[in-house]
Amino acid sequence: MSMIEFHNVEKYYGDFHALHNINLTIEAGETVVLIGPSGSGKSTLIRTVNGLEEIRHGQLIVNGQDLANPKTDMNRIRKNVGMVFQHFNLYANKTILENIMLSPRIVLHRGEEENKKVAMEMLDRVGLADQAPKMPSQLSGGQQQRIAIARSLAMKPKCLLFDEPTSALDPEMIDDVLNVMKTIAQDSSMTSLVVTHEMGFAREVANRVIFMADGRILEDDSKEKFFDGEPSNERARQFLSKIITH
Ligand SMILES: Nc1ncnc2c1ncn2[C@@H]1O[C@H](COP(=O)(O)OP(=O)(O)OP(=O)(O)O)[C@@H](O)[C@H]1O
Repeated sequence: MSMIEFHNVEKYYGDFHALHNINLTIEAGETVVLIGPSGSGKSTLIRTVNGLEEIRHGQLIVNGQDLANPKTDMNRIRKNVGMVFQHFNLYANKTILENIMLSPRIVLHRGEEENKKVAMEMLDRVGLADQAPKMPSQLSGGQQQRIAIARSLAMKPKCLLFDEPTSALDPEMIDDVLNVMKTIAQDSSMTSLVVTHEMGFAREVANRVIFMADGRILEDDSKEKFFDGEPSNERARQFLSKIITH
């Protein structure tokens, strides 16, 4: 079964047509990177996958459930589909450990002992187990983003959505976050859909690269074809030549 299937999906913000006839299938375990110019609809597309944005037409099936069906349990979708945002949104008045334990306790009713064990495992996975007792303000932006990733992982999702997770970070912090994301991409049990301008990341770990412009998917290639061959679409070629030379 595919993890995510878009069939002829259309999305509007009022009268504004934000996504045009999106057809896209992402298999379980794949890492797919979404790129394109500002305003092309990348965030909108990934936000539809966990129901943060509603679609108007078409069918969107995530983990076997149809999001356009009003009977679909969105909480069940969100348990399986985590999201990491540009801004980390940690609770400032709770410790790092508490930040990670909160959702599994409330949403999954995970017992305290198990919850703490999983939280510490995930902190270890992002290289920050020693920071568990600290408050978010005591950590750098890059560390806070790794905590936000650990928090998503603690829910044990099947799929993770990343919406420009490094674009609010100082340059020297970006690599640590990308390295954590690479380990997730290499985990064959996790499906990742990543909006990023980090082409090194895409080149190294993406299974596929999707190029969007004006709310449309114009190119959907293996990373080999996208970076080493040539995208078929002229706008994708132009975009690629700009980001590679800058
Ligand atoms: N809540 C909203 N209401 C109205 N229009 C919106 C809303 N959110 C996004 N848009 C519009 O939809 C289009 C796509 O926006 P989106 O944020 O998905 O693009 P993006 O490719 O992620 O851009 P960026 O790289 O700048 O984040 C843009 O024209 C944007 O102005």
